[in-house]
Amino acid sequence: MIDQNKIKEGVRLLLEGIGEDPSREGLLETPDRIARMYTELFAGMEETPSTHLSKMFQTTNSEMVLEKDITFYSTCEHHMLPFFGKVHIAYIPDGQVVGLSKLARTVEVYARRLQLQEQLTDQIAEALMTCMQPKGVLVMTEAEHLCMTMRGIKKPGSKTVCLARRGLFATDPELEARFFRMLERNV
Ligand SMILES: Nc1nc2c(ncn2[C@@H]2O[C@H](COP(=O)(O)OP(=O)(O)OP(=O)(O)O)[C@@H](O)[C@H]2O)c(=O)[nH]1
Ligand SMILES: [Zn+2]
Repeated sequence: MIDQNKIKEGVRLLLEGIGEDPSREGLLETPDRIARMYTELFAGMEETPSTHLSKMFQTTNSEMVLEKDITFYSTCEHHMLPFFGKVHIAYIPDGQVVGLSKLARTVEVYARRLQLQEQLTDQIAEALMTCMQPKGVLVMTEAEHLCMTMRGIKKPGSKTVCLARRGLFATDPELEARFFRMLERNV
């Protein structure tokens, strides 16, 4: 459970730490706002993907399904700064498919936590494999990390790309190549 009182207490300490006065007018409501914001940004900690992936629809189509350009915002666990970008999800159905929105909902469950991009990518793939039992899953994430751009090494525009391959996508290079062709062709 998210403890809003602890967050507020922590934010007051942070403000004091940077030499601010938490009791000045402009900052009075800031701890409360941040507590509400963190409750939203970390809502995924209280969710599981199976809630969204339990309803399936039967299909005779056994071709790859690609849901591309799913926007996500997550928070890096090292600096607690945002990283954000796109997720592309492909899977090969084994007689059943999920509602398209449920793929994006699965992304949200894992993005709304403190994360590493590699782990986020893996967790989405793993959840889809476990809950949907398709023949294969490929998840690709492309993201910009504010900890790389607004601080530290300061490299604006740099992107991190991660992949997670499961089932047929891990064993069939032709299938993986088809994923990249479908992605590039804006199909
Ligand atoms: N692998 C991985 N690294 C990440 C991710 N987000 C941030 N990082 C990196 O985490 C590392 C933390 O390195 P540290 O040396 O412990 O911390 P730091 O001194 O703040 O590092 P700098 O960013 O180099 O200033 C940095 O290299 C970040 O670029 C992520 O999603 N995946
Ligand atoms: Zn970071």
